[in-house]
Amino acid sequence: MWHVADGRMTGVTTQPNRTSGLMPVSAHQAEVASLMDRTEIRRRPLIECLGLALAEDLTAPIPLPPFDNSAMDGYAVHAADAASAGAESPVTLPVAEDVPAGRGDAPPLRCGEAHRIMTGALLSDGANAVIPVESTDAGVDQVTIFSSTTTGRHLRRAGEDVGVGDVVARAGDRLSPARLGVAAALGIAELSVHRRPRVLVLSTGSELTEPGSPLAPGRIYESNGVMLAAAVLEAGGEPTRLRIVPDDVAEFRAAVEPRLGDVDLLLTSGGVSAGAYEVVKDALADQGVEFRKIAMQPGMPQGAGRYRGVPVVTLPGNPVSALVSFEVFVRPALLAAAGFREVLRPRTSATLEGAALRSPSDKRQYRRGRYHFDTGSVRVLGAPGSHLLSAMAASNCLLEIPPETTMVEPGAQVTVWLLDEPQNSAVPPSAGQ
Ligand SMILES: Nc1nc2c(c(=O)[nH]1)N[C@H]1C(S)=C(S)[C@@H](COP(=O)(O)OP(=O)(O)OC[C@H]3O[C@@H](n4cnc5c(N)ncnc54)[C@H](O)[C@@H]3O)O[C@H]1N2
Ligand code: MOO
Repeated sequence: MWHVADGRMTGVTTQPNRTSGLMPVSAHQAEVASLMDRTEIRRRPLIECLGLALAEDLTAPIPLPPFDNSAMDGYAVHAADAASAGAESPVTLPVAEDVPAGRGDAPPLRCGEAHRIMTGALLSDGANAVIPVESTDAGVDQVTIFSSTTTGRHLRRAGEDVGVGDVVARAGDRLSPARLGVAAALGIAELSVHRRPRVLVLSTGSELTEPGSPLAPGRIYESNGVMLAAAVLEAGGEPTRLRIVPDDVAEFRAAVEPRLGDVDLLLTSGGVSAGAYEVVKDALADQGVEFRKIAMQPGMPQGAGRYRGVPVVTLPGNPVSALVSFEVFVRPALLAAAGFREVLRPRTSATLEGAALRSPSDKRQYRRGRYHFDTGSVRVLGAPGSHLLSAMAASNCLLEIPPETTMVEPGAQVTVWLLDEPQNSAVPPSAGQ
C-alpha cells in the first residue's frame, strides 16, 4: 500500500504542465454545458415520470401513515386489560367490534373489551395496543389472550413516516420507483418533471454499413449510432437517430437541416480530425461551430457551438473516443438540461493493481478498467487505443489520470469514475485483458 507523504501521493510520477497549445478538458466541458438550456416543466402521471428529474420539491400534503393503525392482525385492547395475561394466566375479553382495514366508523373501545382488528385498520379510539392473533385463541365473540402487552405495542402512529410539510424528494432528484411510490402514498397523481432533451444522433463516414447488411471490403459496421443513442437515453435524453451520412457536405446538410427544428442538441460522431474528408468539420466550421484539440486522450479532436441556433457537439469517430467524450462532455450537460441536480458519475479513489500505467504528459488520460467494489482496487482493461471497444464494453469504470501525471505504479491511488452498478459488474474472463 502506498502512502501520501507531504500531501503528495507516492507511486505517482508527475511532471510540471508545459504549454501544449491544447485546450483543457474543463474549458470544453464548460462550453458544452453552457450550450444547453434546461428543458421546460410539465405535469405527468406518475408512471411516466420514472427516471426523470423532479422539477419542484415534493412536499407532503398529508401525514404518513395518515392515521394511527394496527401493525398486526389481532385484537385492539387497552394495554392495562392484558397486562397480566400469560400462558398460565390467560385473560378473556368480549369482542365488541370487528375492524377490517378500510372501516372508518368503529365506535370507541370501552375498558374491559377488545376489537378484532386487521393490519392497516384504523385504531379504535381508546385502544393503545394490539395483541397479535397468534397470542390468542382467535375468538370471534370473545377472545382469550395468552401473552401480556404494553402501551404502544404493534401500533403504527400517524405521521411516523412523513409529517405534513415534510420534503420527501427535492427538485433535481431522479424519480425512482420508491419516490413514485411515496408520491402515490401521499395522494399525488401527477408530478412536475423536466422534459427529456431531444437529441439528434448522427454518424458520419462513407465506410460505415448498417449492422445486419453484408460487409463490403474496406467497410465496417456502424457502432457509434446505437451506442450514443443508448447513452443519451441513459442520461435522461430522448434520442433520434439519423441514417448514416457519407463524407459529403451537401448530403450532411440535407440530412440534418430538416430535423433541426425539433431538437435540443445535434450530436455527431466522426469527421472532425485532420484528414481530407472531414465532413462534419467541413459542413459546420464556418457555421458557428468551433473545432479544437483538447488536452485529453482519447477524444482529442472536438467541436461545439450552434448551427442555425441549435446546440451542436461533434464527437470524434473512434468508438472509444466517442463514448469517453460523451461521458466527459455531453452526459453532464444533458443531465443538467434534463433538470438533474447530480450530473457527475460517482468518483472514488482506487488502488491500482496489475501493471504500471503510463500516461502522456500534458494530456488528461481516461483508461478503461474494472473497479472491484469489495477491495476498492482497479485494474486497467485493454490498451489506450481508441478503437478497442471490447475493453470498454467489459469495463465498469474510467480511470482518470491528470495531465501532470506520467506514471502510476501498482499500489498507488488513482481516481475512477464508476459507470455501472456493482451487480452489473460481471465480466467475461478474457475481455480486454
Ligand atoms: N493526421 C491526424 N490524424 C488523426 C488525428 C490527428 O490529429 N491528425 N487525430 C486522430 C484522433 S485522436 C482521432 S480520435 C480520430 C478522429 O477522427 P474523426 O473524428 O475525423 O473520425 P473518422 O476519421 O471519421 O473516424 C475515425 C475512426 O473511427 C471509425 N468510425 C467513425 N465513425 C464510426 C461509427 N459510427 N461506427 C464505428 N466506427 C466509426 C472510423 O472508421 C475510423 O476508423 O482521428 C485520428 N486521426
Ligand atoms: O483522441 Mo483520439 O480520440 O486518441 O483517438
